[in-house]
Amino acid sequence: MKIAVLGMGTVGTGVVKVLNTNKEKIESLTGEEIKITHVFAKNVDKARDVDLSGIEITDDINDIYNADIDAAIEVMGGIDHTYDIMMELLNNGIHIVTANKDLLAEKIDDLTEAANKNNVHLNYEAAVAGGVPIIRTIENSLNANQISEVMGILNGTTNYILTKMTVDGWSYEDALDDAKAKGYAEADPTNDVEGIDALRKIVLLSRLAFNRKVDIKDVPSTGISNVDAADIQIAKDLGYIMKLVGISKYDDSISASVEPIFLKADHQLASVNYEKNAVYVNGNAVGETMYYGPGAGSLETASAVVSDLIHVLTQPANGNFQPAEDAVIKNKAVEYQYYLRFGDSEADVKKALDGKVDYKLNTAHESVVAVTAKLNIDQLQDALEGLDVKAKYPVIGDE
Ligand SMILES: NC(=O)C1=CN([C@@H]2O[C@H](COP(=O)(O)OP(=O)(O)OC[C@H]3O[C@@H](n4cnc5c(N)ncnc54)[C@H](OP(=O)(O)O)[C@@H]3O)[C@@H](O)[C@H]2O)C=CC1
Ligand SMILES: N[C@@H](CC=O)C(=O)O
Repeated sequence: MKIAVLGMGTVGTGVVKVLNTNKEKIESLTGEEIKITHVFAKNVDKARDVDLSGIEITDDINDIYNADIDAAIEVMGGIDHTYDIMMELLNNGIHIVTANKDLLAEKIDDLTEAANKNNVHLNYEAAVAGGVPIIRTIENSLNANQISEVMGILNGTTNYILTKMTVDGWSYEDALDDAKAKGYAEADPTNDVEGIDALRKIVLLSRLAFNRKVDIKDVPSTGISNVDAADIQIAKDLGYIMKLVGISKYDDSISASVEPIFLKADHQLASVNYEKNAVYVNGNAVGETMYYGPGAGSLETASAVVSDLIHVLTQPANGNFQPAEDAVIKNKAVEYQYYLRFGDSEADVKKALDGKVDYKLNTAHESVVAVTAKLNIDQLQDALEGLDVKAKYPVIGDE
């Protein structure tokens, strides 16, 4: 099989390394040689971390369109321009393997329609949780279940930052710089730290798990850029660990969100550290299941990309998953306990909350802190009226 690799950065170089290192194993599975004939990149003269001799490196996409290839691996990122490229390739009967959750979260239904029309694969295992095999697990291995919940730590960069701050006492800025240097963060890490990357992943997981087309604009997300180190420390003192968590539940409608959450320290997700990701899936036959592994990184992500390529060679392209119905997203009724940190005095907090909500007060820290009983968002807003709330996070795993 002849392939083009679009993008030769962290993931692209990992793909070349995996294909070279595991060549014999891969050929024994596929029964044929996988040959990279073309690489598409921005800067054709850039020194790369891998040997690309014998491969045509081009910055002209027409060279890819005119190439005699069977499949393209898209690991360049980007949305609009990359969408046009993928559509052109799919419509030319080229299989696509992609790690591009930014594009998929917006356009997966259009791309799938084009792939199915042209009877080619559109595979994207690497787009959610990097090296963790979760896409085909939900799509195939759990397809006998009605899935009621998907929940996970879905971004390696933010989990790396929060772990460095919680466990190693690093500053936010130092931890982010380190995540960038290690290749976990996106070229522009804004989407990582603002929760957008995790949002895109929970959208893709919800679509698969609940068999619904999910509009990303319907799912709220909050990142970690405004997290105060004081709350991470108080969380530890109270027996919680702060994690950026994507949650999606199905019960007639879908409730879904991404936000920093205080997890009880013995919660399964609380011990998922550094760049590792984990996804919890609850199905009505299998019950609770959990998938853990590297959420980012060169070889780690390439593991999923190359697996998708092997899938192209060993499985028929007989229809990529396409949900029939649109999702209805409703978050109003969701109830959580809440951690609250106030700028007010103990007396003022008590005056406002007493009689309205059940809560436990903690005055051992510089600020007054409370953990409430379960509340929905309207009840919470009502209880907090007039108070100076410095921090507010859902709490999971307390009951
Ligand atoms: N890094 C990770 O751990 C993970 C990344 N992903 C996804 O994989 C994709 C690639 O990520 P990553 O490898 O980290 O990104 P990098 O920034 O390391 O690499 C991007 C590559 O794409 C090329 N490229 C970018 N824009 C263009 C363009 N307009 N035209 C031609 N070439 C272009 C760049 O060329 P040049 O080198 O010449 O500048 C570079 O080689 C992204 O979609 C990302 O979200 C998914 C899971 C994990
Ligand atoms: N920037 C992403 C890379 C993988 O999707 C992350 O940090 O998880």
